[in-house]
Amino acid sequence: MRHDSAPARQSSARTIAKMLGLVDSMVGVMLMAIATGVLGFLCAISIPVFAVHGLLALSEGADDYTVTGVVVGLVFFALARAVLHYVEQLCNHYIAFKLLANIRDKVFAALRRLAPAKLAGADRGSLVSMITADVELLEVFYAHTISPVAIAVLTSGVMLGFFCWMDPALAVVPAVAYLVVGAVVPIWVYRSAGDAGLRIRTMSGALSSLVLGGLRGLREVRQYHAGEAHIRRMREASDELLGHQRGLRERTGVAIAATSALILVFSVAQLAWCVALLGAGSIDVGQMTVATVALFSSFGPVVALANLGTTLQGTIASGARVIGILEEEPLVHENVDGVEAPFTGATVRDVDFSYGEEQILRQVSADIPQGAIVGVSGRSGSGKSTLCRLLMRFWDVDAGRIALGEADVRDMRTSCLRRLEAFVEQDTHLFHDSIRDNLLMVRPDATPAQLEAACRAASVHDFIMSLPQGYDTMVGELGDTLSGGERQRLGLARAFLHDAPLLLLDEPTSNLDSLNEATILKSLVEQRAGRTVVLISHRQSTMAVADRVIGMDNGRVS
Ligand SMILES: Nc1ncnc2c1ncn2[C@@H]1O[C@H](COP(=O)(O)OP(=O)(O)OP(=O)(O)O)[C@@H](O)[C@H]1O
Repeated sequence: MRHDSAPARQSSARTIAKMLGLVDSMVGVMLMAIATGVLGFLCAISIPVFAVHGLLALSEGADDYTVTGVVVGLVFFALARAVLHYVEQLCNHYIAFKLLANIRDKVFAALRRLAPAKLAGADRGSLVSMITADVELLEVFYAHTISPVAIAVLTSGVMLGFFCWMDPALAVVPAVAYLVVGAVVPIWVYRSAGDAGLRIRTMSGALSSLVLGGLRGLREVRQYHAGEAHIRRMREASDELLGHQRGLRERTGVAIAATSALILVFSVAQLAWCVALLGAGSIDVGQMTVATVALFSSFGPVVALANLGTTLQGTIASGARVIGILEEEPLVHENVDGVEAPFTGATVRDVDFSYGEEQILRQVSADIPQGAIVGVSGRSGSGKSTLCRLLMRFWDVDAGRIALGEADVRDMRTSCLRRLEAFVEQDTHLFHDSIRDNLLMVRPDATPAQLEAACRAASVHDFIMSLPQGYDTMVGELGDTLSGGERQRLGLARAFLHDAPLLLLDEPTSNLDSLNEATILKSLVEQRAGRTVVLISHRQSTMAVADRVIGMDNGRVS
């Protein structure tokens, strides 16, 4: 799955539109954030403007102004500013974190939908980076982008109205100033940053992959003295990432400096323009002072936008990756309203199948009668595991038909299919949890007696009881505190506990000694009354329990 290419496919505008679409149910809170933000900024601007205006009025001896009145007014604006700013931040962060939780939920649902066909061969590090860092970065968009843009536009609009109300000529410099600081600078920074944000997101995904790969392959790295080379690759990747991050930060620095300089230039320009208007007799000293102070103190909302130019790059890149995965079409669509049927045997008829271009199965047919143990043998790569994956409907066949009883697996409800089949693959994944929970995940309501029976059948009960905490022993994070044979037996115990009528076992005894192999084969034979088994194995001793053996050769049944 190539989710890294998603950003390239999606335009920034489309990504922003899609990200906005995720706000849907929180429009009310967002409007609240915008309203309190605008009022808060207007209160902040009012403090110096009212102070100057009040002082001028007091110095001129205006009747309707008193020192107490001016002070009370200033305190009111200050308190209102504090409360409004608090409410605005509260609303923005409520939206952001609520949305992040929803988005994470959607991403996990998308991954469940895509697995396993679309995730086979996916870059795990990139996925981890997307689930964690990319989703996290969307907080910037939801908490610090949407409402600040609306607040800046509305506040600047109100201020321009205020300048026009005093005298239309006083609004000329502010109009240009707001446009330059709030739009021209951020767009310039955004454009000049190019695809740096996207590259940083992609590189951080690649670095995560490298670290994860190193952790997973720690043994190989140590064994072949590849540590130095691996560290060098990590350092190179990390230096490259740092270089791009530094570049982006430098641009942010330039943007901040340019913004501060422009604010001073426009304030001085407003003062000079006001002096000219004063000289021409079109405004008085009071208007001149208030107009200059009002412009100087009203840049807050647009300054918030000036910094967006650099952060927005990374945010949109992250948004594109997240939306890319949410929109990725699964290879196999879950069937939620298909037929439910009891298991009465399986048939494979004239099946063709390829992973992408490479054809793996050609005209494969096989019968798996109820209650039989059907062996599948053949050279490595001949398509034995693929046949099991098709029986599970992890992928759909290109041609032909696979049926359980009379029902085509494509027409069956996926939940029913999962209930009827259990698949033990060559590598058993154990979660960072206790052995008990690792087993009960397939049947949470199993009784202790059922759990023990499954473990005995898989010849792993005695081993578990020999551990200091028995079934409550925690499995190491990568599962490598257990031997290959122990993991394999735990995988079998899981499948036995699942108690599906069709058991697909891919090399179930490859890591076992003959004693454990014998116990497991005995269990399979003992349970055959209620169970049908497809047994892939290279071992003659394992194949001996099969009622019939299907030979596979180069994608065909031989
Ligand atoms: N997800 C995949 N994407 C692309 N090719 C795949 C995928 N899974 C398997 N293959 C390829 O399909 C072919 C058949 O693989 P399969 O695992 O079915 O063989 P097998 O007979 O079970 O082999 P073994 O005995 O070594 O387990 C192999 O060439 C393998 O490289």
